[in-house]
Amino acid sequence: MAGVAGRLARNWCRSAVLSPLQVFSFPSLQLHLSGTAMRASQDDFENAMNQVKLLKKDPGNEVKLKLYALYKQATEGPCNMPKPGVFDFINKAKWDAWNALGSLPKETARQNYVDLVSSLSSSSESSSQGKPGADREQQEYENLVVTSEDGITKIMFNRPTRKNAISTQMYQEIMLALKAASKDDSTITVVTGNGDYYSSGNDLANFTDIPPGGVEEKAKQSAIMLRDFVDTFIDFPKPLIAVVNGPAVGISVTTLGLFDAVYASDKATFHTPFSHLGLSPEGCASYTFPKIMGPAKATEMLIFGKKLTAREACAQGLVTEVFPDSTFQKEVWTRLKAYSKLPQNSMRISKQVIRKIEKEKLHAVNAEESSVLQKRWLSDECMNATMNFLSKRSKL
Ligand SMILES: CCCCC/C=C/C(=O)SCCNC(=O)CCNC(=O)[C@H](O)C(C)(C)COP(=O)(O)OP(=O)(O)OC[C@H]1O[C@@H](n2cnc3c(N)ncnc32)[C@H](O)[C@@H]1OP(=O)(O)O
Repeated sequence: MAGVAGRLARNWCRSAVLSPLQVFSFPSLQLHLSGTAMRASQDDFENAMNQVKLLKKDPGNEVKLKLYALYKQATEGPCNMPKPGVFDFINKAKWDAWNALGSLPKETARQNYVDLVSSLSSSSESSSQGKPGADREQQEYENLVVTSEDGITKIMFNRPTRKNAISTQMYQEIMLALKAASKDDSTITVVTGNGDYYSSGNDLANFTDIPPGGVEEKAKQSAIMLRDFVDTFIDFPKPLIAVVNGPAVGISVTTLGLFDAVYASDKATFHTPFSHLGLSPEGCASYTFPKIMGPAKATEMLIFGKKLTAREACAQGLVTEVFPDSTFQKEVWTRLKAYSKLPQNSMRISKQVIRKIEKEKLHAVNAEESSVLQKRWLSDECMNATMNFLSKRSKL
């Protein structure tokens, strides 16, 4: 039945314009019940048909079949259609459901239909308010897995075979996911990586996709995207926590200065090889890193490209706490679940108070860094470094 149910769902939804819920709309079928005694029941029935279209949650194929059968029974009476062939799975499933109602009176079928829709509407309402503890996967992304559970929205980079390098599309998806998380009912938001890397930073292949306006236009578009991307972190209103599961490179390191807490596995490293790539700092690191670790340590990272271990990054204040990799996930998530139960408004307001005075400065730094990078991307130093990586002549 599972196979038939799957095909049934696909078949009913295949006509692209129909969402799984719209399969219940039967606009072409009119009711021909008459007489004042039946009036109220007919109204209820019509209301129920409209309600079905508004259900927020797909009720599943079994319920869809039941609704179909009750609808047919209520409008046409007992099933008198010839039985479909054994390989006509979908129509046979529908026929079986209708036929199983036998000689159920039309009025009873109508009432049962109304009752069933009413029970679906109330359960759909309560589930849309979010079941505590339920892991609800949200909007589909190509390069992210976003879930909400226990008051925590988790945004996970999901390009493990590219070490979670951030492609142009992925920048857009991260911005969308953060904007959605800023408005959802979770109390905290977590960013992490799937696989052995947190992220290897900007996908160096981004620079090979040159628009008709040429490399200058590409640099301009990239600077706009970078600025928007970093602004999204600066403006994020709730506690934002990085769970750094492995090495982090480039922009995935610099943006950590805009998070409210950074938990790292002892396998994580922190590397900003901007000079090696002919680049300059972004993600507001030119401002946040000297503030966090002092100008001399920031210089070692941002200008000389010194790679820090997780413990070094913790000693310098970039990382909040380091955990052994073997217990990292368990320990961090236990702690985050406890934090997520703290009063939501209080946490938001505290973040606002802590960050407010810096916001304007951070936006100005972001604008400046993006504009400097726009020129750097056009430099020979940067173009050569990128080409060397892409032609496999260099690695960090
Ligand atoms: C538009 C806004 C821009 C904002 C400015 C941002 C700046 C930055 O983020 S600068 C930092 C850029 N990142 C890098 O320079 C890292 C480049 N990658 C590497 O050096 C290495 O891949 C590594 C050290 C991260 C990992 O080395 P290894 O463990 O040996 O793994 P592989 O090199 O075999 O990686 C597997 C696969 O993934 C590809 N890949 C990894 N990182 C990137 C990347 N950042 N960009 C593009 N591609 C990446 C790598 O090439 C491998 O591909 P295949 O050889 O095709 O399997």
